[in-house]
Amino acid sequence: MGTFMIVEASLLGMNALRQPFSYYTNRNIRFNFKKIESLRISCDHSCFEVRNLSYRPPGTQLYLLNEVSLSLTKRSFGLIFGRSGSGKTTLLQLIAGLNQPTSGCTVVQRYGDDGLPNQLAESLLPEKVGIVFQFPERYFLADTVLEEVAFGWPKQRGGLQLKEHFAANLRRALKWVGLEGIPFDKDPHSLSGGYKRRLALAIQLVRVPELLILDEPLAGLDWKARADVAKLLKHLKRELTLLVVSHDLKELAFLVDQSWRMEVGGILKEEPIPL
Ligand SMILES: Nc1ncnc2c1ncn2[C@@H]1O[C@H](COP(=O)(O)OP(=O)(O)OP(=O)(O)O)[C@@H](O)[C@H]1O
Repeated sequence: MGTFMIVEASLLGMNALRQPFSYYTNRNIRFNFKKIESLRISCDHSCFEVRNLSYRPPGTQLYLLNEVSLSLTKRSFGLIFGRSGSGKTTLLQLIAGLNQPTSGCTVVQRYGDDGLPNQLAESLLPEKVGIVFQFPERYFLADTVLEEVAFGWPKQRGGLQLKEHFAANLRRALKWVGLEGIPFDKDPHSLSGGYKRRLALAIQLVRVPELLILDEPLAGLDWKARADVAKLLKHLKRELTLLVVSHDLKELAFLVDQSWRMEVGGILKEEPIPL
């Protein structure tokens, strides 16, 4: 109840509608879904499927991704590893809808118990995907934890119902990342490295994404914070599907259900983690 009241007061009191970069990109850039062929990330009997994704930056002749496909079961943890510059981040951005593929697509496909598709695939909408960039704390803009988490929520539109919905999601997101005890008026920049990462996760979790994408979630953290964040990801895996790019293979190995190597030239191959 206390959380809800603080959120309410804050939302009603905010004049400016300040949004993070990811909010605008998520809203304004949409996949151009075309023919569906073979990448899938599953949920119960539903699957997220990305199929034969290729990407050539506009105005260039170079393909950064070549016919990339992968499949990940719901509430599991997928890890993509590979050399720097091979195209991992480019792939994550396409799946999150922050860029448009040159060809291929990402969809949700439902399957029956017999393993066969039981209806037509649906486009995976960008609003169903959360993405936490590398070093997300560098993009914190607000003066308080609450304002940082509230970025991206339509404060000028919607009535009490929307605000109640937001407050409930906020409570759940903060609980999921272990930040429920933190003062909402705390400056996000004053948090420890590990807690900043937790906050970055909470910002995405408020929207309750079906798929959460993380780019190098342990990068730049000390050993304790790395262990804490890895443990947190294990907890989150019970709630949603995680697709992670990382070089920290040993520290994340205990979480990984499926893994892929991205080879130079943007070619993705399913492969066990090389430990
Ligand atoms: N718009 C663009 N135009 C041309 N080349 C680009 C563009 N965007 C990215 N690249 C290049 O594409 C390649 C893949 O970049 P990307 O960031 O996806 O690699 P990565 O595997 O995530 O690397 P790292 O592990 O270092 O983060 C790089 O060589 C990068 O310089």
